Amino acid sequence: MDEDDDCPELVPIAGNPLSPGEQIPVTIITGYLGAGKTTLLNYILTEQHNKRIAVILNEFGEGSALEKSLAVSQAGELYEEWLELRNGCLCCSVKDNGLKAIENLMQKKGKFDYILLETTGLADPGAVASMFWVDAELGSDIYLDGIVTVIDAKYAMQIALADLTIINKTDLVNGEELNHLRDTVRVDLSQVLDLHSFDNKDGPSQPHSKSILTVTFEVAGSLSEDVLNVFIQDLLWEKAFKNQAGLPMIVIRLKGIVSIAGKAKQVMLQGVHELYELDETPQVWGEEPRVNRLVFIGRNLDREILQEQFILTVLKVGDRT
Ligand SMILES: Nc1nc2c(ncn2[C@@H]2O[C@H](COP(=O)(O)OP(=O)(O)OP(=O)(O)O)[C@@H](O)[C@H]2O)c(=O)[nH]1
Ligand SMILES: [Zn+2]
Repeated sequence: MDEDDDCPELVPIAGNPLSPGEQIPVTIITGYLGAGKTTLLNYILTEQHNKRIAVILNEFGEGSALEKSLAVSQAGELYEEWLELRNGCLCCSVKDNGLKAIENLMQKKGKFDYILLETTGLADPGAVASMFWVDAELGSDIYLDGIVTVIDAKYAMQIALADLTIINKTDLVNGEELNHLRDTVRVDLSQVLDLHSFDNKDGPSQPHSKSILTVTFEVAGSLSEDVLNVFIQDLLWEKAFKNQAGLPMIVIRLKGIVSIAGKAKQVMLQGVHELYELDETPQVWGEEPRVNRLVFIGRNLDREILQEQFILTVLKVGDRT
């Protein structure tokens, strides 16, 4: 038809371009630290049986290899393929790294029907979404299906740009608090329209990123569960640990794999603000010496001091046995 002359023609890209019907949808899952993004991902992965889903995680901080391995053991063998977007600071650098990861994924695209991209809890979803506009070549193989934002009902901190908002952890708040949050979310969603977030390649600025630090370390040995609880409660509840400037360490997010003395299986530590849980994983410790691996995200964190305190915890078990 003649009207079609006005439309720009699709130019075939090098390699094996997919036909339109083969475009792979991408859903971006956003939400603040510990809101429940990975929980949602795992739910989708276990519920979906007809689609082969690829998952891309963007973990925050330098210790990305460590966080990656934590996420792998958390998810078990659910992930068919593992790709990591390096460098946590999504707002400034995800575009390149994000494209690279997705391009790598595209080389194996026959294996996937769907891509889920979990952004780091500190990421700006506008910056991630904008890469679907700026890279025309990429846009021909995959398309942005939607942005889903998970909100922690107890610690709602960030209402991000979202096509769909999921209020999570409603079990942790009462009806009144939930209604208040619902009203807040409604108001904020009306305010995020027409922000033109995708116009700016760098995305909107990210005020939180600078003051929030990630600390990771590994310590060999096994812990008494009681002493570990004391360490965690001193840290999260009592704010008993201070950095060199004398400021109390504030932990927003805590993840770890720990070895509890006498337990054959690895234990997963998950913390969000002052809430934390210790759960046995299906993973059995092997022959090699047991190592506790921890990730802390928060303010005023000092790696050496935290590690020292943790080692004291480990040694207390050694004293007893
Ligand atoms: N009580 C309660 N806890 C939840 C719920 N959903 C998730 N959690 C817990 O919240 C913690 C964080 O969950 P994740 O899914 O790892 O959160 P995330 O957003 O992926 O975290 P980051 O990637 O570190 O930002 C875990 O301890 C979960 O078990 C919920 O509906 N209720
Ligand atoms: Zn996560």
